[in-house]
Amino acid sequence: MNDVSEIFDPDRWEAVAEFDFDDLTYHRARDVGALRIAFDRPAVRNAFRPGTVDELATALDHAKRQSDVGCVLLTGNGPSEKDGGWAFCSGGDQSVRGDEGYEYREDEGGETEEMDEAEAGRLHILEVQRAIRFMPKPVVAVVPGWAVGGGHSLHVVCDLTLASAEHAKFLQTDPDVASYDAGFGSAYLAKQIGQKKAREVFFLGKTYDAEEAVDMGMANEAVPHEELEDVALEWAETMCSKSPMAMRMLKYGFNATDDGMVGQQVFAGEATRLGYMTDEAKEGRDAFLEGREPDFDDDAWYY
Ligand SMILES: CC(C)(COP(=O)(O)OP(=O)(O)OC[C@H]1O[C@@H](n2cnc3c(N)ncnc32)[C@H](O)[C@@H]1OP(=O)(O)O)[C@@H](O)C(=O)NCCC(=O)NCCSC(=O)CCC(=O)c1ccccc1C(=O)O
Repeated sequence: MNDVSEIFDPDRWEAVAEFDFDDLTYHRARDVGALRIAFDRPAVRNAFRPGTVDELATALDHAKRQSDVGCVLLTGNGPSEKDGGWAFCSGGDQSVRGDEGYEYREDEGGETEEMDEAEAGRLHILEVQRAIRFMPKPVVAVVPGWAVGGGHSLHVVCDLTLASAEHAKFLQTDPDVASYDAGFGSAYLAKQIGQKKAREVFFLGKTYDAEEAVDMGMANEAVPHEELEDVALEWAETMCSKSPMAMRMLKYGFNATDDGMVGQQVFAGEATRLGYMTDEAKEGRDAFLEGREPDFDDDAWYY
């Protein structure tokens, strides 16, 4: 096995050199405008601890800023050397959960005297959810195994989900460990699969395989495990071939209906960006700077 993941093809990717993460790997495709961010804690089914979440936020912010990148793949490396198990992500690492949230350990810049008390117990995976939600390009959850708890919520918030036919398993354990993602993880899931089914996911805590997840409408496709990353890259290539403006406007348009005023703000911000590129907007700016009345006579009232 290569040192990243058994189904990772090292010929198609190169590491993003600026970062040396502990809990993630981060690669850029050699011939597609795609980035691959992967949880890299297979021994604990890719559970996230506070440092993992910080790294994920850093990688996603970097991904957002790459203007030649049109797609982000979020996945989990594997299998576990302990028992061969595969995971996308099993949610918050319960072994570092304190009374107020997930705690940094000493070896990941953990709680020290200098640390702000308010930073000690973290639930900041929700910031990562928002980074995915507002990412101006599609994010694909590439699920090679378990997607559980907060890991399940991450796949829900991604734009598309591609699942390993053999190993992907979808499970919500939040209420078993007295946690509750009452935002995208549940309410947005209900938009995807319907209220009754979403309540079943949380209230009964059944495990669903890839085919069931596709049938329910929370995953897009199940493909053979060995082909998972190749298909993910094919999807990325397809999406990268499309108009960046159209993809961005579509993503924010899909979001807007569920995101209230923030959804409107994000969509309107993109509309303003496009508006600023028109002659009409330039005339408004130039007139102000030149201390004259704007002349919009040549600008049509489009209908
Ligand atoms: C994932 C399982 C179903 C896999 O089962 P199985 O294949 O039988 O493997 P195991 O033998 O159980 O596990 C192997 C190994 O991994 C360890 N492990 C697995 N998951 C975790 C975990 N989440 N934390 C810590 N360690 C984990 C396990 O202990 C084993 O270790 P050994 O040393 O080898 O024994 C199953 O493992 C399972 O059910 N895992 C727990 C899933 C879970 O409950 N996750 C937490 C849900 S709550 C959550 O994710 C936070 C929610 C959240 O994100 C959130 C919500 C709302 C507001 C804010 C937040 C936030 O920011 O956190």
